[in-house]
Amino acid sequence: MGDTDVPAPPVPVDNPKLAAPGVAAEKRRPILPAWLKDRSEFAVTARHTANRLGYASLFHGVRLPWYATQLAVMSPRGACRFVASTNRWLWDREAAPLRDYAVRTDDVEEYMRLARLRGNRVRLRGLVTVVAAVFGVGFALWLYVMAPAFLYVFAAGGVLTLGFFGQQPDAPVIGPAVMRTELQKLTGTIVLRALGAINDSRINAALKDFGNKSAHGMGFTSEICRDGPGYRAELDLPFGVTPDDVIEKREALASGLRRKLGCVWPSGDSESQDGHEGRLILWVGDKPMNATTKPPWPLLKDGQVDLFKPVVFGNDYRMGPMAVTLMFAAIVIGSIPRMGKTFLLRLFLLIAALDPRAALYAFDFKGTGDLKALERICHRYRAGDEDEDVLYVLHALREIKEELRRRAKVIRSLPSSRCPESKVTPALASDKSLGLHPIVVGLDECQVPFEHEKYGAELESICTDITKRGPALGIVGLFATQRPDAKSLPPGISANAVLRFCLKVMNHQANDMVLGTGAYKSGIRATMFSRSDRGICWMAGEGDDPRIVSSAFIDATGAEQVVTRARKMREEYGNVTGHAIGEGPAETAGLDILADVLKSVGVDEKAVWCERIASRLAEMRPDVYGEWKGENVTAALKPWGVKSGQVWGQTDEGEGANRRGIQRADVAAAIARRDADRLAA
Ligand SMILES: Nc1ncnc2c1ncn2[C@@H]1O[C@H](COP(=O)(O)OP(=O)(O)OP(=O)(O)O)[C@@H](O)[C@H]1O
Repeated sequence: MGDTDVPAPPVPVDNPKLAAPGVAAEKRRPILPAWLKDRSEFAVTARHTANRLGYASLFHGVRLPWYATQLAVMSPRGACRFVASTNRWLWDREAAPLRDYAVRTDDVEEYMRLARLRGNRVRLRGLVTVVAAVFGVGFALWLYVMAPAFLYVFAAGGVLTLGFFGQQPDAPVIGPAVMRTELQKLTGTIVLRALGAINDSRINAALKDFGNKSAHGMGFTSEICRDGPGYRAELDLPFGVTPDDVIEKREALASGLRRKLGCVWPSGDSESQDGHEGRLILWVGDKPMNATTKPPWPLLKDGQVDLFKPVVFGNDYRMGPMAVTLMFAAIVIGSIPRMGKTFLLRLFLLIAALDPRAALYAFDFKGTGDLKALERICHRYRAGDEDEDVLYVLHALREIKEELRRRAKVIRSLPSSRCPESKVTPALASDKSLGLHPIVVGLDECQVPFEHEKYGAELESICTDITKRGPALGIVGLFATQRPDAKSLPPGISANAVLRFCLKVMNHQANDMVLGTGAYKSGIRATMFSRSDRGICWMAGEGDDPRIVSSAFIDATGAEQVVTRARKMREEYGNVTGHAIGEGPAETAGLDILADVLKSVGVDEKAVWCERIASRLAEMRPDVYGEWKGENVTAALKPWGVKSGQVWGQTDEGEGANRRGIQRADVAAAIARRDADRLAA
């Protein structure tokens, strides 16, 4: 062994004088319970109590005659018990064993003391009994003479009371109205048992020596407490173990806790200041999330929305409110059919509807009219998956494409004092003269347009543009699909979406397509939801960590109710446009007519008749130019300064003729002028 191989002496790493960082965080426990501080929670609790009282009154009310009959039948036994117990009391029978004992042990003194005591008691009790009997009989006679009806009431009361005492103790006549199943209280032992059940070698090693926290790091950090409709336990996992290691084995954990999977919600601690990567928060609900009653959606009956601020759209597993900020986001929603995708998309559109500035584009390619409630306030709306429906949407999205270009130009032209981050701000969105109001575009079953053989590619490219540039320009794209694969959710959209909502999916590919690559591996798994977990989804993109949310359930009637309010707000604000007042998108919206005309004229052609251009355009884009004649070409080019004149040419039959046409050079010059103007802007 050479000199260099001599191991270095150990370096002391723990300096006893090293200053402690001090208290990292203090948690104050609430003085008043949450339901006393929050109006809606108070209302929910009060309603719940009133509901229970009402139910119990009704339950017992209808059974009153039967209760009375049973008690009457039991009254003789009650009377016997009453006489027997009064007799025991009167003759001081309860002390008889003591007197017996004194006799058996020849304890004369004690016996005499007890006998005196008995004599006094019997005298007093006898007096009480005689007085009570005299008064009772006297009162009954008085009633008999003065108010005989009351005598029956008292007699009935007496019979029922005797019946009450005559009941069998194990079979009371009046039972509970609600049968309750008592849940087991969550204790430290149960939590540790469950952690042992997930079979992690590091956890198991720590459990063997649980009291020695400094050796393995594992231990509870605060007492187990009630938190909403469940229990919350906080603990540090052994060194090197993360909450993800536990989340991955949630089913085994639930088995160890002896609870249903939907009750067991392990998570990391991203909120508290003293949290770290080894801290586990285990929340165990009394009921599975899908069976817990959700608080009503706060915006159902009241309230306006500012899309730039977080808006409550559901609840976490503790039934606490969960909010989402729709502005500056492109959103994807994915799941297998019938899990609540459309309802969630509609909920987001309803939120947007309650911001009177926003323009809504709602497209339902399932065609069942799920978004119909919104029709009254939509700028563009369509339901159906026929070619003509897809074409309508194409025209509407071309408008958006043009709008993206216009907005980019407006934002570029604004001074940085008004637009410091080169994106739409709440103040800019409210300035009607700039036209930078929020635009929210929702496509349900978006795989239908993207897979359309004729228009699919163009629709996909516009939607990708909305996803990439829309958020900064105040345009929010919402894409919902029941088939999250590369064709239904093009990579340009799935990779760039800001907010992601994944209800139940069947495999990890679909999971990662919606929630982002690597989500499944890091334990963000929408495959764990069951078929009855409707409306429950993983939400990624809002806050640091993905969260599980049970979205508010707003049915068609609720949606109508919200839209009625939204329409009123919009009328007051002056934002009822487009489809809501019977107008559709222009067929040429978002098209570059100059470029299309130039494309239709060969480079070797100096001038071409307008009618020829019309037929060539119709071939190029039948959906837009299919019906065009020569005069449409003239009219469309006029605003660009391209004038038609007489052009000499040959008909298809080879005859020479003079007809209206345009010069190729004029079109090229118009394009050059336009592009220069755009650059200068
Ligand atoms: N937030 C929710 N809470 C509870 N139940 C819900 C919720 N959202 C939807 N549901 C229920 O789930 C059912 C299916 O919802 P929805 O039509 O939105 O599913 P979908 O995923 O869009 O289905 P498809 O793919 O067939 O269009 C609804 O009829 C509704 O009863």
